[in-house]
Amino acid sequence: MTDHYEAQYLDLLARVWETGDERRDRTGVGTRSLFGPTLRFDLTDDRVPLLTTKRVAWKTAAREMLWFLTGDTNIRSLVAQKVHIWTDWPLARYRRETGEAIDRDAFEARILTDDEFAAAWGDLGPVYGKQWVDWDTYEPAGDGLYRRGPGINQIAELVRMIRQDPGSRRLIFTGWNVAQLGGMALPPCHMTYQFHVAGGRLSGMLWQRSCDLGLGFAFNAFSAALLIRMLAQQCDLEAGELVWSAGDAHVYLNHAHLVEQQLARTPRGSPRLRLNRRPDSIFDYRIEDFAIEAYDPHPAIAAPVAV
Ligand SMILES: Nc1nc(=O)c2c([nH]1)NC[C@@H]1CN(c3ccc(C(=O)N[C@@H](CCC(=O)O)C(=O)O)cc3)CN21
Ligand SMILES: O=c1ccn([C@H]2C[C@H](O)[C@@H](COP(=O)(O)O)O2)c(=O)[nH]1
Repeated sequence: MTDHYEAQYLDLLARVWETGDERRDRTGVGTRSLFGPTLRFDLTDDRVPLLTTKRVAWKTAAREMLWFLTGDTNIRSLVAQKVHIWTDWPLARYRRETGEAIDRDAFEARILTDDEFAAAWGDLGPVYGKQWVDWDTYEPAGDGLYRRGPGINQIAELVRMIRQDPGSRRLIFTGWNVAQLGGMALPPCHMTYQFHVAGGRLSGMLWQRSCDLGLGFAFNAFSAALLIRMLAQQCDLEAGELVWSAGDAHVYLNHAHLVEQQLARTPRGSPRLRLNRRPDSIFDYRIEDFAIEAYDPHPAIAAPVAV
């Protein structure tokens, strides 16, 4: 293997495929699984951990990240931007609860055109965005009663803390709101982020409890790097490193072709992520603010997503 940044990922993919514990999983598809890997990616000089052994739809991942930051949990605004990666879960719920065999395109069309339908069937519950920028609080209202308090914006708080107290060991946000897991379409996978400032550089660690190495990883690593870059820019820091750690890192059994093809390819080039503008706040980024240069990946590889 070369010393290309992607070699770590390919080594992990091979290791999981060759030595992972084969088991049935929640989706019924089956996986091979390994516990607790850590990968590190250099983010200096605009480096970004975009996979090159398949083309990654990085704008889709970036749009998803911007959607998280708005606090929105309904797929409607994603679908309006032609982002389809979250559609399968509301679609499965709709089919299950109504017995109607609607196809995916028709479901998305209804989400876009019918306000009531979108409100009833497009929401994923209190997933990432809700927890990141509007974590529910409750305050005593006398007689043992509680009323809703103001929501906590963990991201705004994080920016404030990085600026005011960069040496803090509490630069953390999390989507793992135990009391609300039951209402979520899926409990958060990329669940906890911690940050560290040293030598004018902001590094970030992502703890991902569960990782689909064939599909999710490419998105999760890119998005985490993007978030670190945005936070660094807002805090007048450079970006340092992304440390990615997973709990259950797995490959789905129906991704054999993807593993075989990616391992047969040689990583190439060193793409760069440019931020074209410095928005007024972490919540004001737009998709046009991001550009990827020098990205010359191998062709995309289609793979089914386990629902
Ligand atoms: N099994 C599973 N894997 C995941 O990665 C995953 C979930 N479930 N559930 C929630 C979200 C949704 N995510 C997804 C879902 C689909 C793709 C996907 O199909 N990606 C394709 C096409 C992307 C596109 O161009 O739209 C890919 O080739 O990367 C990626 C991430 C990540 N998460
Ligand atoms: O950002 C994400 C979101 C989801 N995944 C994957 C990891 C698993 O394969 C499924 C979630 O299933 P659980 O049974 O809840 O673990 O989705 C991902 O890799 N990245």
